[in-house]
Amino acid sequence: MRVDVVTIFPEYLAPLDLSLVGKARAAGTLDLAVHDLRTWTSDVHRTVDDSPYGGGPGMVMRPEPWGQALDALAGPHTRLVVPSPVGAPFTQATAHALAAEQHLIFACGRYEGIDQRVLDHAATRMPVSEISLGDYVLFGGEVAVLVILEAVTRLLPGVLGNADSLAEESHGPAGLLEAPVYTKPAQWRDLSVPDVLRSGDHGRIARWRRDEALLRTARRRPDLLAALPPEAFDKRDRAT
Ligand SMILES: COC(=O)c1cc2cc(CO)sc2[nH]1
Repeated sequence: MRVDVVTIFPEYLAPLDLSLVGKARAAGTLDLAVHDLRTWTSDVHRTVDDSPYGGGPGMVMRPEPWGQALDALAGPHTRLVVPSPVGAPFTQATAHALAAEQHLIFACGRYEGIDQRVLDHAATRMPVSEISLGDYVLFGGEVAVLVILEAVTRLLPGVLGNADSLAEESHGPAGLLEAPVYTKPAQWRDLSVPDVLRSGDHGRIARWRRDEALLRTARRRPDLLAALPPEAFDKRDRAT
């Protein structure tokens, strides 16, 4: 997958060189480039913002640099992703959909946002997704891009050492929160590990984990339960 990120703060995206995303880039699974929007300015001050039509506080990002950036970077299989407080909620399903794309361009807004005509014009030549991480405000889109890119990259083939972890994780295929996890020592302070997990009985362990996942989801995220198919509550053993 090819990813281009356009921002006026390229250094904000430096964490993408670390850890899994860094490994994915090194493995060639993810071909990532970060661009400074000012590359596409032509005035001596490299201006990217101006005062808002209609008045109001702050500044708006000018359309010309964005238009030239997208002219330079977009191709026949590009989806434009714009993190935004007015976007559609980002979910694991969104992450899977983005992971299936050939080419993503992330546009990082700053100030009061990007001139709307940038998105409207882009939509005439490529799919555009405005994505919100939640109902809160950030200074810009860069942090949201780090979150979205991590969620997408870990779904790319070969990135996760053990693909099984995708099956049982929260918001995974089962649609549940994952069960609690434990490791050595068996006794820690006055707390012990549930006996079933040390029983070696894999059928019992799988049932315990599914039951714990259901209980946890019911207690913390009953909204997720409503979306589950009836078989999710089936007490019979699964072919695990
Ligand atoms: C000028 O501000 C932005 O471009 C901006 C992008 C995003 C994404 C958020 C989380 O959904 S809050 C926010 N603000």
